[in-house]
This record gives sequence, C-alpha cells and structure tokens, in this order.
Amino acid sequence: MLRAIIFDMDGVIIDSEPIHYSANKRIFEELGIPINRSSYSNYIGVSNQEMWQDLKNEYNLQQSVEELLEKQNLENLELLKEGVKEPIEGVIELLQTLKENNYKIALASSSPMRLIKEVLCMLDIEKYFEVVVSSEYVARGKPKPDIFIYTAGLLKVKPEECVVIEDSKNGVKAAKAAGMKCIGFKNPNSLNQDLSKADLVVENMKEITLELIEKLEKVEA
Ligand SMILES: O=P(O)(O)OC[C@H]1O[C@@H](O)[C@H](O)[C@@H](O)[C@@H]1O
Repeated sequence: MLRAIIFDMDGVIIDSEPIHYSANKRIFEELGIPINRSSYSNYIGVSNQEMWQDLKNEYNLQQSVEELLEKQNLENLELLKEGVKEPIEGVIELLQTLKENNYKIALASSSPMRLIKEVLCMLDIEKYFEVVVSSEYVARGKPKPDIFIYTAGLLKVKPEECVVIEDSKNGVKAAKAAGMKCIGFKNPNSLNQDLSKADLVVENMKEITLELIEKLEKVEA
C-alpha cells in the first residue's frame, strides 16, 4: 500500500531551476567553464558537491570544492530570495489533500539544507513535511537511490510504499533505483528532461489526485 509521498524540491515545489542555472552560469563564466544550457541539463537533480567535483576534475579548477560550493550558495541564496515568491501552482492544495488523508510527506532534495530551509521558510510550508532530507546527508546523490532510501527509513516506511514526485531525469532514475513509484512532473523550466522511466508523467500538479495515486498501486514497479 502506498503510504508516503516524497517531493523533490527544485522544479517540483518551486520553479527554481532557471535561478540555479543563472547563478551557476555566472560562476561558470567567471571560471571559464564552457557550459551551455544543453550540457547543463545533465547536472539537473545532481548534488552541487558532485557537480563541482566533476567540473574541477574536467577543467582542472584550482579552487577547492568547498570554496566553489560556498560561492554557489551565496549566488543561489541571493537570486532565490529575489525570485521565489510562491510555490508551483497546485503544490499547496496537493500537500493539504495528502495531509488530510494521512499520507506521510517528505522532501528529498539535492540542494544544500541551508537553501532548503530558506525555501521552506519563505513559502511557509515546513508544517507539511514530516521529514526533510538534503543530499548532504547521503554518500551518493541522485541518480543513485541513497537519498530516497534514507528518507523512507526516516519515515519508517518501505521503499515500495513510497511515491516520489520528480522533475529531472536524474531524480526519476534515483526513485526507480530505490524501488519506488515515481510521478514525473514535466516542468518546461527544468530544461529538456527525459522522464520516460517514471511510472506516469503529469504536466500540472493539479493532475496529481488521490485517485491517481491509488491507480499507481496497480502499476508494476
Ligand atoms: O533535488 P532537487 O530539489 O531537484 O535539487 C536539484 C538542484 O539542486 C541545486 O542545489 C542545484 O544547484 C541544481 O543544479 C540542482 O538541479
């Protein structure tokens, strides 16, 4: 039986992928890293730690990963505070319905906890989440399943009792590798993401109803 819904944050709760891209683009330009929108789309859903480690190796960057992360956090926080005023349409209604129907609700994001807290506070939605996890808490980020397995453990449910809502290819892969059901949310602002491995794909949060979740029960994992 499906008992828990795990939300991704960036691109699912808030439309922040364009903000992350703008913040990162400033830093890429400063460091002379030739990344465009299309090559960046592979990093969507990946933890910042892993992205910078990868770029450091590829472009032989002199800065430490910690320095790069700090720089990125500052850029991101500044842009998020200016740019994020409300959640994605339909998210609050969905959280409310799930809560009223006794689903366990969690958030599992590749963003750093500092940023997650800022977003939850800005949107005043902490109250909906029983558990909030950042990729900082696990050894391997999405597309590896660690963050979702860890979240299910904290919620005290089995992976097969969880539904993950994800907007990125890396996130969908992670959810399926964790043995969970996955709803892909096609967010046009999250660049061109291949969500074909999700159990079903929606284009609007309002499509996610209790009936749809019940239907997922019957889909083979
Ligand atoms: O797991 P989530 O909530 O989609 O977070 C992913 C994002 O985390 C951010 O911190 C990164 O800067 C983004 O590039 C990345 O896509």
